[in-house]
Amino acid sequence: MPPSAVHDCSFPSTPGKVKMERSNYFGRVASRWQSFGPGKIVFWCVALLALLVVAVFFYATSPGVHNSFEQSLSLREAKNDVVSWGGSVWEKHVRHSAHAKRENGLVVLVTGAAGFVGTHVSLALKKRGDGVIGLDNFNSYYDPFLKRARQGLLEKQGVFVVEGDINNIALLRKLFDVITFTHVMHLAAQAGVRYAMENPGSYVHSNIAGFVNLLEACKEASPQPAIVWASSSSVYGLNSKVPFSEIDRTDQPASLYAATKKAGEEIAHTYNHIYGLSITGLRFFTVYGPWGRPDMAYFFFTKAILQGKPVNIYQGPNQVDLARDFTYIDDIVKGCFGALDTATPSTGTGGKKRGPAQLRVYNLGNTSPVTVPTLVAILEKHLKVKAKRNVVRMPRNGDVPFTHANVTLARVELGYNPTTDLQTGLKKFVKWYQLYYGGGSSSSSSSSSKRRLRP
Ligand SMILES: O=C(O)[C@H]1O[C@H](OP(=O)(O)OP(=O)(O)OC[C@H]2O[C@@H](n3ccc(=O)[nH]c3=O)[C@H](O)[C@@H]2O)[C@H](O)[C@@H](O)[C@H]1O
Repeated sequence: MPPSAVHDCSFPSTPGKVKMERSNYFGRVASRWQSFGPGKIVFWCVALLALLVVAVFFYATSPGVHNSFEQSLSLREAKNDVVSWGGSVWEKHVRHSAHAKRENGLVVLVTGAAGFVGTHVSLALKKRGDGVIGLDNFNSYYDPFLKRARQGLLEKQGVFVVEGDINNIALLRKLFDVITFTHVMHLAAQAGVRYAMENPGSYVHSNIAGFVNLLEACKEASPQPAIVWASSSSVYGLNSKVPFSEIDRTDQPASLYAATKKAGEEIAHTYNHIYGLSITGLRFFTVYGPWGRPDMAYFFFTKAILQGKPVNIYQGPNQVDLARDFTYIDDIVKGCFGALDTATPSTGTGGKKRGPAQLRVYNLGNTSPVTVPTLVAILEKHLKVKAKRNVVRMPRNGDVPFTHANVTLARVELGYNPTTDLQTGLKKFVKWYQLYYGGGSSSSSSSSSKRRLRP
């Protein structure tokens, strides 16, 4: 640095005082501060503070900056939920909905209540006189209008659906604080086998992190609730022994979805073992029916057939047709009731296990697999429209060639007895679909104005 740079802009000297040497920059800054009035000082303080707040926010919500993935999620969830829960009116709704009308009725928190299975289970519990509180994050994995319509149906029957995510521990604690739940029916999940290749993080978020968060809240509750939750037939993965029974191997998942459901079963073991939580996992086999999920084949095949568009029918190696043990929603609801009603209480208190607790897993299937071409043929018959078939080789997308449930265990221990075959079940689905979407060839656009709310 040239000497002039040090001396040029020093403060004007004060006679009799030692002259301070300053750099150009500091000199300029200091002289400006001297010329500032108090208003400007306040302005710059506020601006600095705002900058600091913005910096802290970006730091806290950026998973790349630090390893607290959960922290960033809970911040996001808290932001989403902050306006939708809490307060005395909200608590009143919660208490009212959770009130059991029959003697010794259950008091159940149903997660994923605005989902397909969640809606049906919640309605059936309410109808029986049990207390029900729904919880749902209303995400946009598929048509949120359909979820809102299900919510409308639930609220008409007195089931209040809290809007929030199972990853939000503050919300869960609040719910457990306000209500003493006897059971949790955990149906919130990131569903869909093929979507796992597009958005793997969403499966980890809901099916693993969310499940752990929920179990943490259940473990802390006093008394702890018994938990019944949705596992999946997909855990059998590449298992080739048929029909699939609970003792068969489940260590070859074919999709990340399956892997997260299998992880859920292992996590359930841990919480049962350490904290005495009573936990029952139900392996659902391709559940279908009215108010179903638009991401499932039977649902979007219906839409395509009505619109005159081709349906892709996947075929396995050696031109073998794929097959699924399609299970009608009413049978699944009965299976859920069997599990809830036979669940014994959790044994822990204050987060500590006081004795061994129940840990169970059951298949809930139909026991009669049907091929995908037959599924299409049944839809054609009910819709009275010929499908345009496009037979393609099964992509490597996590699908398995077939599923087939052995339900002996559920039959014996839960009284489970599936009675609806695919013909009958799809007839009911098609009837609902045409009523809901209006039945025309332009039906089922995601924001269809033809949407109706009757079941
Ligand atoms: O039991 C489960 O645990 C899972 O069931 C369901 O998965 P799946 O059994 O795969 O149902 P679904 O997608 O309706 O495909 C049905 C058939 O159509 C075939 N399929 C699919 C799409 C297509 O374009 N063409 C086709 O042939 C396809 O190859 C398959 O053979 C749930 O979505 C899942 O969340 C989980 O709950």
